[in-house]
Amino acid sequence: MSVIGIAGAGAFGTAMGVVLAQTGREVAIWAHEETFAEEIRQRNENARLPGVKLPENVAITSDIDDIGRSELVLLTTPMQVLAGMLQTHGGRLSARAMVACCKGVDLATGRGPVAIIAENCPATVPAVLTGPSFAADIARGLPTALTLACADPGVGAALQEQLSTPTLRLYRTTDTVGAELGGALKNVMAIAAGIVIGTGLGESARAALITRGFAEMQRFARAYGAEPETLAGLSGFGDLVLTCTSTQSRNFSFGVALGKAQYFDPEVTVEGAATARAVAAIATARGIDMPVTQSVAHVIDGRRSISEAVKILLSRPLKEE
Ligand SMILES: NC(=O)C1=CN([C@@H]2O[C@H](COP(=O)(O)OP(=O)(O)OC[C@H]3O[C@@H](n4cnc5c(N)ncnc54)[C@H](O)[C@@H]3O)[C@@H](O)[C@H]2O)C=CC1
Ligand SMILES: O=C(CO)COP(=O)(O)O
Repeated sequence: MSVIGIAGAGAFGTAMGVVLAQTGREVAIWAHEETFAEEIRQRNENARLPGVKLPENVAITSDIDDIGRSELVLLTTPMQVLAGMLQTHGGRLSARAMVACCKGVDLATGRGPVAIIAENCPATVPAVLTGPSFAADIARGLPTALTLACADPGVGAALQEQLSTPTLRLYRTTDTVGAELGGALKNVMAIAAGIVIGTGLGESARAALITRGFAEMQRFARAYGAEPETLAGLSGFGDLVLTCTSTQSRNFSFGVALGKAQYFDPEVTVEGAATARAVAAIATARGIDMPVTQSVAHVIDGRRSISEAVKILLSRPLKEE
């Protein structure tokens, strides 16, 4: 069995490496900087996932060729660097399947990970792994359920088998559009939910925000041909609930900091920020009603204060649910 390749040495890539290695498989995690790879090797731990020691069968490399012949590669970089990474290194990866674990919409092109994989690595089968799962929970072996989406049902079933473990339970779908949009959009709603809590608007307001945010997610996904069941599943509703209610979430925490007008470390990965901008621009261009997303984009870009955004949301015309 070939080595499972993981491209992107952050918290999620490391957590997936650890849990897959625990089933006895060989794993190689690629970091884009040798200094970072060396630091992980020295400490046998990734600073992005503190407290988790790496098993012996997890190799850390900064040489892309070390995962070049892997039949299966997980893409675990942040969304906004995925296209650049595959443009640079995609030609050296001969994987039969590539599984995108990043959540978001590419700001430069408005595309999701499946389209980016298809453009840069046309010989591979693209898939998506997404759903409610904090890297720390996966790495600690806590029970986690995710959606594995692949348009090719045969490859999807094989990936489901390969990537499921005793603690990581994968459900399968062929709806890659719904899976990737659910994961992308829930991060925008998590920022909004954080703002609601940070500004002290209360738990009832958060529940209203999550519900109306979910309606908005469904509307956007439907415009792209996604199946409603996918949005109602782990990759949409499931991840929305987790991310909008947990202080472990970076998107939620970023929103809380915005709401409290507090400093937030710019080094922390907050996928919902760029995705809010990307989705807001698409929604405007296509005439899709996305008031929460538009508000988040406006607030992040400093074009509207939080109080202005809230006032506008609350003064929208009354309508049927
Ligand atoms: N951390 C989590 O709990 C989960 C994360 N994800 C998704 O996984 C993706 C990655 O997130 P994390 O691992 O948490 O991020 P992270 O912030 O822990 O790590 C990001 C890593 O990306 C690497 N990187 C940065 N620029 C790069 C480039 N140009 N080329 C290659 N690698 C580069 C850095 O070395 C860094 O270690 C995100 O889209 C996130 O939404 C999905 C589920 C859970
Ligand atoms: O995607 C996640 C949980 O499913 C992680 O959320 P954050 O990126 O907000 O930490």
